[in-house]
Parts: sequence; structure tokens; C-alpha cells
Amino acid sequence: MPLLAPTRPVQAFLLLSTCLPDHEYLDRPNTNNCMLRFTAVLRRQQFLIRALSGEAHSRGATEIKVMAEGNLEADAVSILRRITPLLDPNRNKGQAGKIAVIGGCREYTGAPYFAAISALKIGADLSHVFCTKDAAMVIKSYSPELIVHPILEESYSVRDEDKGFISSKTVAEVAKWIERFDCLVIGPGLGRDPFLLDCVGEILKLARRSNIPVVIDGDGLFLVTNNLDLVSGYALAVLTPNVNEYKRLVQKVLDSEVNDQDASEQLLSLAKSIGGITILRKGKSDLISDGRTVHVVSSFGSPRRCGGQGDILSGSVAVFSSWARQVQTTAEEDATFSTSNPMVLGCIAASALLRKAAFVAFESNKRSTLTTDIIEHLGRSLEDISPAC
Ligand SMILES: NC(=O)C1=CN([C@@H]2O[C@H](COP(=O)(O)OP(=O)(O)OC[C@H]3O[C@@H](n4cnc5c(N)ncnc54)[C@H](O)[C@@H]3O)[C@@H](O)[C@H]2O)[C@@H](O)CC1
Ligand SMILES: Nc1ncnc2c1ncn2[C@@H]1O[C@H](COP(=O)(O)OP(=O)(O)OP(=O)(O)O)[C@@H](O)[C@H]1O
Ligand SMILES: [Mg+2]
Repeated sequence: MPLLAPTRPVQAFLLLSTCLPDHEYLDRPNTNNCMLRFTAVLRRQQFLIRALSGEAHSRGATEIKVMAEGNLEADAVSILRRITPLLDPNRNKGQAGKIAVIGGCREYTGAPYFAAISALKIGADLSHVFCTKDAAMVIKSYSPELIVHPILEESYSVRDEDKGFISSKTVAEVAKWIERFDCLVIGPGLGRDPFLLDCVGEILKLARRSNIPVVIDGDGLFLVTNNLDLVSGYALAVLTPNVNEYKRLVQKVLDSEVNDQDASEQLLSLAKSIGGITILRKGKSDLISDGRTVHVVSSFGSPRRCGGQGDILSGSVAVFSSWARQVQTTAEEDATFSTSNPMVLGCIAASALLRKAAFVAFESNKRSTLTTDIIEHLGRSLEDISPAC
């Protein structure tokens, strides 16, 4: 079956990554918090300028070759080693990542928890959850590690005449925090209340204006599938659809059905049609494309399909893509690596780690493997690939 191969920058990066010592490009800054916030903003701006001018991926843009399937498999282990930071005593709280999950409502409290706690278990320093008031106490009670903001409202708790005011107040609450975050995960357990989704649409616009990367999952995908302008052309957006979410996206954007025979071409064309955003199509193998390259992660995995594994993935993509961007800003001598799409690198790393942790959890728990068991294996699985110190 003809499939699309990685384009030159990523291929070269993968080759390079097998030749260089681990962590050669890792960040070891010793600056104060003010400086860190400044560099975070600068980093986002630099990436956006490159992405908007086409420089970030331009070398590969004209060269999408059709090659054998084996060439698609990403060298996820090398990527994980390159982007995972060492635990350096000179680093301050926050430098390993500050993630926020926008999700959690009356029905779903597990999904935002899984995404947020996975971010911490992988190595992020701070993990916030912005959810409805009903969900907040429940999520807080799962874990004292999470910072929970009970700010979202559903239609049932808001009078029609108050909707405009409540919506502005909700967005203003997020605006107070947004510059501090390295990435937002929008959608796990969000539900589909129209008023709540409208507010989250405004939060997404705010994130985009502030150049904050976003990972869109679960009901966030329901929102953006029906409002593609929210993400179209935003280079810092990643969509992580499951089988149903992907089907809806393909129908809406390409006006066709999912084609499993030419899965890579279809994904490539979907990502391109939404302006080159990154899409991670989850399934037996995970397929990743930003409209220029397609990669597959099919290593490990588990036959258990318990709910919540996609939530682990979305939290993990947020952390790994933030780390990839952080490494890129400090690896200026490595032009090939610095021009690879960090959102794609983050997807490859997250997919491989989740699948490894699921594999290990299944080894011990077999049929009774649950999402919490997989989360417990994230740290050890990453340690095997990229030791902490
Ligand atoms: N423990 C938890 O709290 C979990 C919550 N999850 C959340 O559950 C939500 C749905 O995710 P799925 O992966 O099941 O989504 P899917 O789109 O795969 O399937 C959901 C099914 O329910 C239907 N559906 C969902 N909401 C509906 C609504 N308001 N009205 C009518 N039909 C509706 C869909 O059409 C579909 O048939 C997401 O927010 C997701 O993040 C999942 O992540 C699994 C774990
Ligand atoms: N058939 C499969 N075989 C192996 N791994 C799979 C299979 N399907 C999905 N996965 C893995 O499980 C992870 C989660 O995908 P899944 O399709 O379960 O997401 P989801 O439905 O969004 O999950 P959630 O229940 O959290 O919403 C993916 O990264 C993928 O690697
Ligand atoms: Mg899901």
C-alpha cells in the first residue's frame, strides 16, 4: 500500500538524534520567574513567526514522497530522549511545564482528571483544571495535586438574560491565568451544553490571540468540528480524534467518509484543509500529520479499550509538545531539529509513551487494566527510555 513518508527535516532530525549523545540540547537555564515568563512569550512568538512565514516546515513542504509503509514509523524513542528534560537542580518550579485542562462537567469528572494528572505524572510542574462548579469539588477530591477552578457554567444554571455577562466573566477568569500556561488541553469531559461550548469557543479564541498552544480532544472536537474557524490555520493547535470524532471531522471537512485504504493520504489532506494544524488520529496505530508529513506510532499497545486512555494522551501531548518547543529554542545550532514541527514531535512522543505504559499495565493487570493503572506506569515507562538524572 503506498503511504506518505516523513519529509526531510524530520527524517534528518531522526537520523541525527541517533548519532548525538542523549540530552545534548537540553535546557539548563538559571533565571528568575519573571525572565522565564518573558522567554515563554518570546518562544511562542518566535515559533508563530516561523510558522506563519512558512519557515518552520518549508524545507519539507514541497517534498512529500510516496514510499513503503515501514518508512512511516516514527523513531519515537529518539524523540522521547531528545525532548524530555533532565531533572536539573538549577531549574525552578514551572520550567518543566504548566498545563491547563478546560473540561469537566456534571457527567464527566474522570476525563479532565486523567488528562491533568497524566501531565504531572510525566513530569510537568503544575496542572490546572477549569471546569463547572458541579465537577470541581469532585475533581479536587481525586487529587490535591491539581489546581481546580470552578468557573464554567452550563445552561441549566444560567438565566437567559445573564448569559452575556456570565460568558464574559468566565473568559476574564481564564484570561487572568492564560499567559502562565505552556499549553491548554480543551475538551476532556466538557460535555455538549451549547452555552458552555460557546464560552469555551471564546476561551479558544483568547488562547489563539495569546499564542498559547492548544490540544483539542473529546467534546472540544465536537465544538471545533462545528466551528472550524476556531482552529483553522493555527499552527499551535493539535486535534486528537478517536474513531467517532475522526469520522465527524472527515465528513465535515472533506465531505466524504473515512477511507482506511488510504488512511495517510486522507489524514494529510484533512490536516492541510484545516490550514496545516496537527492531527493525531487514534486507533490500532496512531497516525500523525500536520499536512506536510505523516508519521505512524504502532509500537506496544494494549488490547484493553477502557475509557480514559485518550485523556491520558491529550495531557501527554500538551507536556511533550511544550518540551519539544522548549528544547528547540535552546538548540539553535541544530537547524534541522529546530525546524521540525514541535506539535508533531509532541504527538509522537505522547503516543509512544502511552502505548508503552498501557502495554506494561496490561502485563500485570490483563482484563482488569484500567486507566488509573496505565497512569501509574507512565513514570516508569518514561524512565526506561529517558532517565530522570
Ligand atoms: N471517565 C470519564 O469521565 C470519561 C469521559 N470521557 C468523555 O466523554 C465524552 C464523550 O467521549 P466519547 O469518547 O465517548 O465520545 P464519542 O464521540 O466517541 O462517543 C460518544 C457517544 O455518545 C453520543 N453523545 C455524546 N454526548 C452526547 C450528547 N450530548 N447528545 C447526544 N449524544 C451524545 C455520541 O454521539 C456517541 O455516540 C468526552 O467529553 C470525553 O472526554 C471519555 O474521555 C472517557 C472517560
Ligand atoms: N485498537 C487499538 N489497538 C491498540 N491501541 C489502540 C487501539 N485503539 C486505540 N488505541 C490506543 O489508545 C489510545 C486512546 O485511543 P482511544 O481511541 O481509546 O481514544 P478515546 O476514545 O478518545 O479515549 P477516551 O476514552 O479517553 O475518550 C490511543 O493513543 C491509541 O494508541
Ligand atoms: Mg476521548
